[in-house]
Amino acid sequence: MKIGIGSDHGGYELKEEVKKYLEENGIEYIDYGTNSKDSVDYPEYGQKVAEAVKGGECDKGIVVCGTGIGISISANKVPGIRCALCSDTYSARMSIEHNNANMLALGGRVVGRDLAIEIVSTWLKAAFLGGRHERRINKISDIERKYMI
Ligand SMILES: O=C(CO)[C@H](O)[C@H](O)COP(=O)(O)O
Repeated sequence: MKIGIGSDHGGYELKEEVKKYLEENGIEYIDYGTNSKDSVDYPEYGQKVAEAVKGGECDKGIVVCGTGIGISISANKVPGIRCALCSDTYSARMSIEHNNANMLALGGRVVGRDLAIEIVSTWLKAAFLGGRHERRINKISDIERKYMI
């Protein structure tokens, strides 16, 4: 399992904490930046990680900006990406069990380090339940196809 990880400046510190957690747990990752707290634009990092997941370079993605909102919206513009913005462990688990999310977004200015790590850990351990949820995910793909040029 390889995780793509990225953030803007607002998520940089939390991204570094998530990287430490992944390292401590022997989980491989690729860091797509940013590499400092200098101001950058979150769509670039949401797109980079989403394209790495979409292209198969990474199995899943974790992105962080100040709120997690802008970077999740950006990632979700890439067809096939289901990026879930989570601030609690229940949503993190459900985003996999029901929505088969392939990316997780966190708000670096919203959740503290310990909660964020619990969210990441819960999200990585969860498994998609399939069944009726598969049908609904297929309907999300149908929406994407309708608007493809
Ligand atoms: O949360 C975000 C997007 O949803 C960004 O991290 C935030 O907008 C950056 O703000 P600023 O440039 O004021 O640091």
